[in-house]
Amino acid sequence: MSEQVDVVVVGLGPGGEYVAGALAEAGLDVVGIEAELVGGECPYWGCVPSKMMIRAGNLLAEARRLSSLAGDAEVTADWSRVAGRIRDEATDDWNDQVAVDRLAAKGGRLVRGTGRLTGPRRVAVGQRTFEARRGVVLATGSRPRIPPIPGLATTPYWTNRDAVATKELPTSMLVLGGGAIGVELAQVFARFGCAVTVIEGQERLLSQEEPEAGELAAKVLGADGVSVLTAARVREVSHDASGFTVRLEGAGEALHAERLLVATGRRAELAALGVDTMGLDPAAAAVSTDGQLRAAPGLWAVGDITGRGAFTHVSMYQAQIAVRAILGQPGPDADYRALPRVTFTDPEIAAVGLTEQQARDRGLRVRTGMVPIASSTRGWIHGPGNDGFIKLVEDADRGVLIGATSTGPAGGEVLYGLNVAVQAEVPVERLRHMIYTYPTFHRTVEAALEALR
Ligand SMILES: Cc1cc2nc3c(=O)[nH]c(=O)nc-3n(C[C@H](O)[C@H](O)[C@H](O)COP(=O)(O)OP(=O)(O)OC[C@H]3O[C@@H](n4cnc5c(N)ncnc54)[C@H](O)[C@@H]3O)c2cc1C
Ligand SMILES: NC(=O)c1ccc[n+]([C@@H]2O[C@H](COP(=O)([O-])OP(=O)(O)OC[C@H]3O[C@@H](n4cnc5c(N)ncnc54)[C@H](O)[C@@H]3O)[C@@H](O)[C@H]2O)c1
Repeated sequence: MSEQVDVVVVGLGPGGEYVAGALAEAGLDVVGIEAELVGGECPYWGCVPSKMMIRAGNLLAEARRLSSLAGDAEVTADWSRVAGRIRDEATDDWNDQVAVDRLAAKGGRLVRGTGRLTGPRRVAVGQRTFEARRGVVLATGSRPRIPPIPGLATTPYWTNRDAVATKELPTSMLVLGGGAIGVELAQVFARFGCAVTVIEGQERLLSQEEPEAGELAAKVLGADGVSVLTAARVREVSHDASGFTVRLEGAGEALHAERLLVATGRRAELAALGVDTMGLDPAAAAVSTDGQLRAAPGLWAVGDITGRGAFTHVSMYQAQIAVRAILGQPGPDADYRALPRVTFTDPEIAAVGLTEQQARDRGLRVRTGMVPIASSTRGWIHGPGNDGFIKLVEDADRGVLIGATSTGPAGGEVLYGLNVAVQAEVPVERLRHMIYTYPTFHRTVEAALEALR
């Protein structure tokens, strides 16, 4: 016998939890199925604890910058404060009762277990089957992508989960992958005294961003004592009592460290989700949806599983659209032109919209302007730690910004104005003739607009 409900949400990360809670508050009978912790990757092993680690690492770095500006301080790093805060404040020691209660208070029902589609509007979990009158929402997120490197699979390598949960700071760590996770965690561990080497397969760190962003990341990681290897191909990984050994293609010595963190991207796992029962490809990298997040009749998908950017803000944005669609309320389609992202290194490396190369690849006539933060009054006043730049990408034919990179001490915050400009297609001529507060970091935007060529 199947149980009749209005909506089943499979996976209660940021996207799924929002959908389940909002639909329950709207009066629908909603069942949310969660295999691990309500809240998903972001609060327990992702954004929140990693940003707590970063906050701590940044404090150490700021204290070490004191001497030329303000006096002397003796700084002794203590990882136990970070580990303690992650346990006590971020994750309740990986207990999701607060989130479970939050969903219940909105009227949602939680079923623990692994959900699987068994046909249109039908989901099985354990011995139970639910039939959802309005439909099913897939919000199962993503898992680390582990590359098929000989030897790797049988070693006790770390993923983000181990790095976030560790109580002990390793003395040395190899980081495979120089994307967002790799560079953020490399900098934190290095600032606490761990000897870190980042091994990146592409020519630059943060290879999906502007080349200047990757070069900046390498420069600031280097200043923190991190060794950065780019265009590196790993041939083999092994592990013994002394730690990990990584052998690279070509000449050179093997790399050795106590820990190996694998941060080589994430992927949705569709095969076990039963998407084939809905006519979708179980081998695909993501579930494709229409602008209202509909993947098939009676089936919606939100979050990392859609492959539109593995960010909490994307999953929440999509969740709002899916909720409207399921409630039959009109609203605009998802629009990813101004997709913002921030890598929370120090300096923060933030971007919105297209990179210069992406714009050129689309055949657009492009103008760019780039100005270092240090050349602004505020950057100069800031002194140590003022690395960064603003780079703008203009569609010269339309006279609007279609992409921007904002790096610097508050790069992620400065991005907001550029995010609005790209989203709202504010004419560059208008941006040139507005007042920028003195002396802010964001005044560098005005100089970058002047530099557009
Ligand atoms: C280290 C790290 C740092 C990050 N930092 C940031 C950041 O600063 N900013 C940002 O925007 N993003 C960040 N992210 C990305 C962010 O965490 C994800 O984009 C976000 O969590 C995705 O949300 P989601 O709703 O797609 O699902 P997820 O958070 O992935 O949750 C999916 C849930 O579904 C459950 N599930 C899976 N399969 C099933 C099933 N079959 N049945 C039942 N339940 C199932 C899982 O247990 C999980 O709880 C970070 C990620 C990592 C790893
Ligand atoms: N601040 C944030 O918003 C934030 C922080 C962390 C993670 N995230 C999200 O989580 C996702 C996953 O993070 P990630 O850093 O694992 O992925 P990523 O896709 O950002 O970066 C992975 C990196 O690993 C490299 N790589 C892949 N295979 C390799 C190999 N065999 N050898 C060497 N290098 C290899 C890639 O070239 C790439 O640079 C990100 O895409 C992002 O969406 C966001």
